[in-house]
Amino acid sequence: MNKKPDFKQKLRREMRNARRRLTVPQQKQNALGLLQTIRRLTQFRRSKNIALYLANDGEISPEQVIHYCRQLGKQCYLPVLHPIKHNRLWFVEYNSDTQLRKNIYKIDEPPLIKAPRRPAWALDLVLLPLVAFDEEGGRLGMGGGYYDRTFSFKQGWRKGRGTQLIGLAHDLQKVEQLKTESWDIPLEGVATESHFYPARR
Ligand SMILES: Nc1nc2c(c(=O)[nH]1)N(C=O)[C@@H](CNc1ccc(C(=O)N[C@@H](CCC(=O)O)C(=O)O)cc1)CN2
Ligand SMILES: Nc1ncnc2c1ncn2[C@@H]1O[C@H](COP(=O)(O)OP(=O)(O)OP(=O)(O)O)[C@@H](O)[C@H]1O
Repeated sequence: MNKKPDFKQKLRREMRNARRRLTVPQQKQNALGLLQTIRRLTQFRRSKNIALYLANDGEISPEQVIHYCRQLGKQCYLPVLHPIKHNRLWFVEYNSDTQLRKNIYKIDEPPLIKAPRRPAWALDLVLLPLVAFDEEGGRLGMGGGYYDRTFSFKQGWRKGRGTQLIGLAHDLQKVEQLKTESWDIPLEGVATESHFYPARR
């Protein structure tokens, strides 16, 4: 096995360190800025069923967006690691009374038992975490391929069709250009605390 970290691993480590170094006030400010970016998007306004995530490891927090969704009567979902299917996600309803517990990565998730789920293709919008992104809509994730596998059905679909996928990140996670892999799922764009970068496809 090749133990030398490749370019992707090195970039992952650097970016994860950089976002973890953000202070609590910076994180709060970015989460508020993110809400301002998101609320303007047509894809957000017309969506009823929206998947988000709970911030981990310095990720930009969609918490403000979740509160806003609840005010507007939009239904939120969280990703849950599929108990059997390798590296796939399930999406479970997330309401103010949802109990959470930690998954194998120590990320909070709702329990699967009796929880109302929604198939990935029936979500209107997915706001997904990422480690690094470029202005073309390229995304580098944590490396598990969870989102890539779960949304592989979108390969080859025209922009704007079906479940809309938008990456969320701090501006500091933007890089010059990422190499796209054949399995990478196409994003509509990336939203940060200050910008929306529509994918140029
Ligand atoms: N907040 C959040 N939730 C999410 C994701 C995410 O990136 N962020 N995921 C997006 O896919 C899925 C979980 N995927 C993850 C993949 C790897 C690691 C991780 O920390 N890996 C460790 C190695 C852990 C091990 O193998 O024991 C590491 O790289 O340090 C975390 C989550 C679903 N939920
Ligand atoms: N649709 C797919 N079918 C089978 N394997 C896949 C698929 N998508 C990705 N993979 C595999 O998953 C692994 C991780 O992929 P990659 O490093 O691109 O993940 P990532 O996009 O960083 O992570 P994530 O999607 O979890 O945020 C790769 O080894 C890749 O071969």
